[in-house]
Amino acid sequence: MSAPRRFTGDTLVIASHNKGKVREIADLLGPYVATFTAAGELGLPEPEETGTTFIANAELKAKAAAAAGHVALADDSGLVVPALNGDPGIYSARWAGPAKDFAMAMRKVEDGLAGKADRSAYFVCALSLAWPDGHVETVEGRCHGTLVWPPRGPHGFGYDPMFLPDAHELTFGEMDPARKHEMSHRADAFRQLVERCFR
Ligand SMILES: O=P(O)(O)OP(=O)(O)OP(=O)(O)OC[C@H]1O[C@@H](n2cnc3c(O)ncnc32)[C@H](O)[C@@H]1O
Ligand SMILES: [Mg+2]
Repeated sequence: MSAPRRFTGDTLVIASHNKGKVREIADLLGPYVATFTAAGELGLPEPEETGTTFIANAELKAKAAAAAGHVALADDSGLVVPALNGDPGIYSARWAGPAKDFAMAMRKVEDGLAGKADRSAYFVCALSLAWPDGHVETVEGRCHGTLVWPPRGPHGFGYDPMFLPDAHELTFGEMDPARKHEMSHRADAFRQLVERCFR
């Protein structure tokens, strides 16, 4: 296996159009990168997510943004529910529809769980760092928990209000962002990426 490539520039493009994610990525990488620009601010389009895995979609989004000339970081993430055969999984954003209605998406998850004993779930986050020459470095992080109903808490984004991480009493929606960053799937992936590319 070849040695990982390190990030040596000072500007990083965050190849995401999700404000919640962009905020979390900037928090998590803040100590290592001088300047961030979000793909939306550069007018980069949102590529179609045609991959069948989190990793494939993270790589496709990072490569599409890096082709514009700067090192780019993409995140493909989602909520995997074993009792729903892994749904919504890579379709987590699509379950909320064009209006990004996560109250509706969470209800759809809850409806699917009706009568099922297994309420376990985990979040996955694949992070891919791509260079304009096509090189990519990719990692994947996870966070395990259970799903609660009704959803609780004003913080975070997406499915956070119904996700209770293992061994905790507050949902991601109830936790301060700093607490979520101690245990989230995104934090797990970032620990690996920082080790590979940013230290
Ligand atoms: O593709 P980009 O532009 O980055 O933005 P997106 O929102 O479409 O992102 P994804 O395709 O990766 O879809 C992931 C969805 O999974 C959900 N998700 C991911 N991480 C989450 C987290 O930390 N908390 C709650 N929901 C999360 C959230 O609803 C996201 O919209
Ligand atoms: Mg997306």
